[in-house]
Amino acid sequence: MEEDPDSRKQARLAILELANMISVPMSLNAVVRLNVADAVWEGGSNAPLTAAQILARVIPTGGGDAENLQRVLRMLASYGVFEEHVGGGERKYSLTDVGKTLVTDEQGLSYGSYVLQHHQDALMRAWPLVHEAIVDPSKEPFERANGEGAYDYYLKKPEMNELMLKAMSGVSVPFMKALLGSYNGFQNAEKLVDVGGSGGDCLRMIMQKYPNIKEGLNFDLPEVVAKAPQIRGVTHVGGDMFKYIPQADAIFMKWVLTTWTDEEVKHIMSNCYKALPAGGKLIACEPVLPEDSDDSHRTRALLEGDIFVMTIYRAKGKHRTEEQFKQLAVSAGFNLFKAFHVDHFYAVLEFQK
Ligand SMILES: C[S@@+](CC[C@H](N)C(=O)[O-])C[C@H]1O[C@@H](n2cnc3c(N)ncnc32)[C@H](O)[C@@H]1O
Repeated sequence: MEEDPDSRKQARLAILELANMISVPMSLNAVVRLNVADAVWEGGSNAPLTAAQILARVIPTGGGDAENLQRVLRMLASYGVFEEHVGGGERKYSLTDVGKTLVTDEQGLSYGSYVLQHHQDALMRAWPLVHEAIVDPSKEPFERANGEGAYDYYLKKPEMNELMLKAMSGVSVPFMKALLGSYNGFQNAEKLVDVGGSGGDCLRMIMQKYPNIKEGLNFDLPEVVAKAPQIRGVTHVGGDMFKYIPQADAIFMKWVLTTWTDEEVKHIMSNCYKALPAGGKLIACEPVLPEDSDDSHRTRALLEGDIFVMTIYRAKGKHRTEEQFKQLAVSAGFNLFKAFHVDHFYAVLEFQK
C-alpha cells in the first residue's frame, strides 16, 4: 500500500483541529464563569495549583469534578492561557500573561466580561447562521436568530446591557492607558465628546490626563447612558449618532465605526464633520486590518473580530484597512489623515476638518 505523505497527515490533523476549535472559546467561557483566574491569582500569588486545589477555591462548599476541570485547564494551557507544571505525578496550573487578563482588578474589571458578553445565549444562537450572511446579507445572523438587531435586543434586556458596559470597560481601560501613554492629540481641546462612549471610562481617563478639557460629553444611546455611572466633569447625553452629534472642539470615538456599513460610517462621519469647528479633529480608535493576510496573532484576532461583526452587528459592517477608513473620511469631507499605532489591536485614526 502506498505510504500516506506526511503533508496529507498534517492536513487531516489541521482540519480536525479547526473542526474542534469551538472547545477553545467554550472552555474559556467555563473558566471565566467559574472565576478560575481570580482563584489562581489569589492576590498576586499565582502559585501553581492542581485542578483539585483550584476547584476547592472556586466551589468552596465542595463538590465538582477535578478531572474535568483539569481537562479544560490542560487544553487552555496549550493555547497559552495557563502554564502547566508537571512533576511528582501531578499537573499544576498557574496563569500566563494571557491568563492574567482574566483577573479582576481593583475596579472590578477584567477581560472576563468580554468573554462572557460574546458567549451569551442570544449571540450563540447567531453563529450557526454565518453562511446566511453570505447568501443574503440584508439581515444579520443575529437578527435571523433573535428577531431583532443586537443593539435593540441588548437594550431591552438590562442584564445584557450591563454586561456590555462591563465588557467595554474591561477592554477599554487597559487600552486607554496605552493610548494616553503615547498619544497627545487631546492637547488643544476644551470641549470633547465621546461618541458611543458607553459608561464613560474613556472620557474619564482622557480628562484626568488633560485638564485643558473643561467639558466632556459622553454620548451614547439613551438606555446606555441611563446606566452609566456619575463621573466628575462628564455629562452623559443620550441620543442617536445617526441623527445628531453634539458640537465640540474634538470628537473621540472608540470601537464604533467598525460595526456599521460603509454608507452608515459615512453618515456618522458626516455628522461628526458638522459638529466640529474648522481644524477640529475626529479621533477614532478602531481595529485596523493589515493589507496582507498571515497567520500572526494580530491578523487572526482582527480577522476573527471581523466575522464577529458580520455575524452579530451588521452583515456589511466590517473591520477595515487604514486606506478604507481614509477613503470614507474623505467622502465625509475630512481632508487630513494621520494614523498612530499605539496598540496591537486598535489604531488611532486622526481626521481633521
Ligand atoms: C463596541 S461599543 C464601544 C463602547 C466604547 N466606545 C468603548 O470602546 O469602550 C459601541 C457603542 O456604540 C453605541 N451605539 C450604538 N448605536 C449608537 C447610536 N445610534 N448612537 C450612539 N451610540 C450608539 C453602543 O451603545 C456602544 O456603547
